Amino acid sequence: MPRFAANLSLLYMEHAFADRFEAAARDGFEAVEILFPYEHPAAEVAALLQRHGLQAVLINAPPGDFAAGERGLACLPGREAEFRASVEQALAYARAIACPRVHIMSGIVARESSRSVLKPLWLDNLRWAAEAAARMDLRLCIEPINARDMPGYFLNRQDQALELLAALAAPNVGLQMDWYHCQIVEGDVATKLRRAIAAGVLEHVQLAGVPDRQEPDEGELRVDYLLDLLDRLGYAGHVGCEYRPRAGTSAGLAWLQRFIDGARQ
Ligand SMILES: O=C(O)[C@@H](O)C(=O)CO
Ligand SMILES: [Mg+2]
Repeated sequence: MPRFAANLSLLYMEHAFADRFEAAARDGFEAVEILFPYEHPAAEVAALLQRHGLQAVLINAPPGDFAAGERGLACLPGREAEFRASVEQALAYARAIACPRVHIMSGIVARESSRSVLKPLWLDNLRWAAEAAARMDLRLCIEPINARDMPGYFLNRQDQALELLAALAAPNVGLQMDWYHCQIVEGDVATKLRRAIAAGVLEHVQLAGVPDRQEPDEGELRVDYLLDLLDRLGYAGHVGCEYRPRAGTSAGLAWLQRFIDGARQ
């Protein structure tokens, strides 16, 4: 069975930030993701990870002005210097907490912007980021995100991501495939998963129930089928549990327990 990571920015929100690590470890997680950890000093997070025997497997680079609605800088014209600074901050943080990969968000784009203008900018920025990450032995990923949750986001579809990754051709940049977004935008998730693996770009997986982004034990997505398929396709990475629990994180983990128990047998 795949290895699971608790997303500490959505799970365990009933606990203070520092207490989420212990709660995740108590529930059997060995890995975590944190969306934007920057308000917490990296040394503190590294100590929490070590104390609770957890590995950080994913953080996001700072997204720009989050409160003002920004969700990444990679395709925002005129923001190249800020983009580079955000990547440098993320890489240093990832290094400090021994996290191997960083999600680089593309950004919300103006309705009138043309993809033919934004794509070269995105490629230039990602090329720079990939080289900076490679120098630190780190990896990057990009994630198609649905426009219901994030209107105007530059990258929505799996095929767009595969095309961008092929154009970029950077061996340390891959796809963060979030089944929740994939199902909302386009469906046919298993085929998209097979394509990503065949293209050699699957870097990280995330899941949630659809349509409500809650536990994946109800709704329109069969995660048990998809998790089994991941195994059959030889995926060795992590699956991030990135959902908003219906009523208490631990109380809602019955769906996961059988996978964790199965992996221990
Ligand atoms: O799916 C998501 O929302 C996250 O993985 C993310 O990085 C953007 O918020
Ligand atoms: Mg996600």
